[in-house]
Amino acid sequence: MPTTPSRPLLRLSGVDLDYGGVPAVRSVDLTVTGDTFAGVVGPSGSGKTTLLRLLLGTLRPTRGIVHRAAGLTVGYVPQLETINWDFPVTVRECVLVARRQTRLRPWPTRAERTEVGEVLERLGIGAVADRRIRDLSGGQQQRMFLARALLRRPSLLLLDEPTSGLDLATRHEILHMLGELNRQGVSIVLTTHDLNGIATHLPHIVCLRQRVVAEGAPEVVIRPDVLERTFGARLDVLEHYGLRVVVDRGAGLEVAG
Ligand SMILES: Nc1ncnc2c1ncn2[C@@H]1O[C@H](COP(=O)(O)OP(=O)(O)OP(=O)(O)O)[C@@H](O)[C@H]1O
Repeated sequence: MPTTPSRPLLRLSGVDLDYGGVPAVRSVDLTVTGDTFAGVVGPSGSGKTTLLRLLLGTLRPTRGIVHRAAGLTVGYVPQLETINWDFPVTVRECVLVARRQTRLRPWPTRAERTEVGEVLERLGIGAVADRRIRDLSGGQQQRMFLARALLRRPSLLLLDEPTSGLDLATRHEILHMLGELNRQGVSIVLTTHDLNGIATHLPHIVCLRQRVVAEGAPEVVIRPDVLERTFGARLDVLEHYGLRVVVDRGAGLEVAG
């Protein structure tokens, strides 16, 4: 779908979500536009995955409204921990299945194979295309799911903790790749526990603790008072070459001086 950057793709208005009567998210107002590149942060159980699934449309709000732009295509990259890696399938097969979800013919066409090959190359995993998915590194697994999501040509990409369990260099590569996709016109919302490695590098952060505690640029929300209301813990914030750095003194991370 062609998008203009500021065009609203999704809007949540007064959204509550309960699981069996137990509240998971409350009174959420949130707008995703064509140029959004946002990270949702918050403690475990604060409703981040639930919020993504409301945006994806696999959960319907208990109360409130989700407005969705007509023809919106959403790609979803799940948390790697939720995948059954024992499934004996290669990277190419796994990505082809995603490409073919809406097709009638049981076999892939040459064009589909070419397209899958191209997207695997583009994401730097062409060389492991015929490897079993369980034999990939965490970074390669993440790219494979990104490839599956991109084949739907989404205008919005949702990623659940795309960098968890990855080393520093791979985290940066994934973040860089997502930044590039965003510049190409894909709107992105991700969840993360990594405040310093990911969240502070994004243009927009949503702090969630059942409710949206605050949202905005890192300089607006990465502040001790907002972080305390979000995480329920005292966190310090330092300025380092123009970037905000969150310091958890409770975890024994002391800063010299
Ligand atoms: N299918 C479900 N049935 C019942 N309760 C659920 C279900 N999924 C999530 N919950 C509960 O809803 C709350 C929010 O869960 P959610 O997974 O959205 O949090 P999260 O912020 O993504 O957590 P984490 O950072 O640990 O992944 C939690 O209390 C969780 O136990």
